[in-house]
Amino acid sequence: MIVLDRASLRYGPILGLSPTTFELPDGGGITGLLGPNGAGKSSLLQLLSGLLPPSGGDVRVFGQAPFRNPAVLARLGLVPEGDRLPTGLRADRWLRMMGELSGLTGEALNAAVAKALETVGMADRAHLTFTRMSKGMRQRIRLAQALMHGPELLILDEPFNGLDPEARLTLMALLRDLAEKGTRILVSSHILGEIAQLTDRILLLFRGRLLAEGTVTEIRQLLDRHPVELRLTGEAQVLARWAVEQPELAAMRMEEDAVVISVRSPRDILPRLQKAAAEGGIPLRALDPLDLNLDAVFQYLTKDHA
Ligand SMILES: Nc1ncnc2c1ncn2[C@@H]1O[C@H](COP(=O)(O)OP(=O)(O)OP(=O)(O)O)[C@@H](O)[C@H]1O
Repeated sequence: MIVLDRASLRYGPILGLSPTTFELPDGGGITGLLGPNGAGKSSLLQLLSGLLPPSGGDVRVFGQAPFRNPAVLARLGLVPEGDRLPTGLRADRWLRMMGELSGLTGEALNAAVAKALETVGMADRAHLTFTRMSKGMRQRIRLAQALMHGPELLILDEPFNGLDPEARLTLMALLRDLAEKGTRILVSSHILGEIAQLTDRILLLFRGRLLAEGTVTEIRQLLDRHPVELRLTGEAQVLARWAVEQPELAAMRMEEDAVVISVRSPRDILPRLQKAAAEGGIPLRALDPLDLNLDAVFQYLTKDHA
């Protein structure tokens, strides 16, 4: 379905993606694209979704070059990074506008909007304006937009950024469901724990280079040896009491309305943390991995793989 042959991307003198070669087969399933900020994830996803042409090498999606190619674009859906939406607009009206832009009209448009809203579980709230929606709801509407034309390939750039734990779990369940029904999904993240909850297949990018391709097991083992820092924002005292009971805790420091914990085995503690927060067991408002630390882990990985 996707073939990259020494594909690279330059922004003037800056190399966004070094010559990269890999293949993703046809059929459903989720592949995670993992790497810290600036690793080249967005660059790779922009090449695949036809937003930019490669500076060198070859990119093929469904057997064709995707750049400005309607035949390819009709078969893929993109949820770009960020949360940019026309704030005062109703979600259903925005979806209709987007559908019209992609050539849908009349009954086909009505049906596509209704089906996409139902898929993301937002049919009863689509009359709300974006201002009145939570970030998680907006993200689901953005996903609905990407799904409206029934894409075989769905590309999401850092879709979990800034979502609360419950919204994160909802979005993950949606993606798993779509993949099981046959959609091929490529999702980027800078958090291994997120990717590991979704799939076992990852592409690991660092400083514009594809470092590894395969299962998460090897990467997990390396990460487990290196503590990862997480900032838990909410009622700091209560969060700290929860954190000290966790066997993975390596260090902790308090901030005004947050606690920063350093944990080993993030793959073990993250699902427990998300579940506790989703069930109201802990007063968690936000969960942020601290990139500085992740960057150190990636540097460690690059040394190992050099
Ligand atoms: N439009 C641009 N102009 C110049 N340099 C860019 C541009 N976009 C990305 N870069 C550079 O290319 C490199 C790869 O960036 P890219 O956005 O692909 O990484 P990323 O892994 O998606 O990170 P992030 O999550 O921070 O977006 C970085 O050095 C970045 O500064």
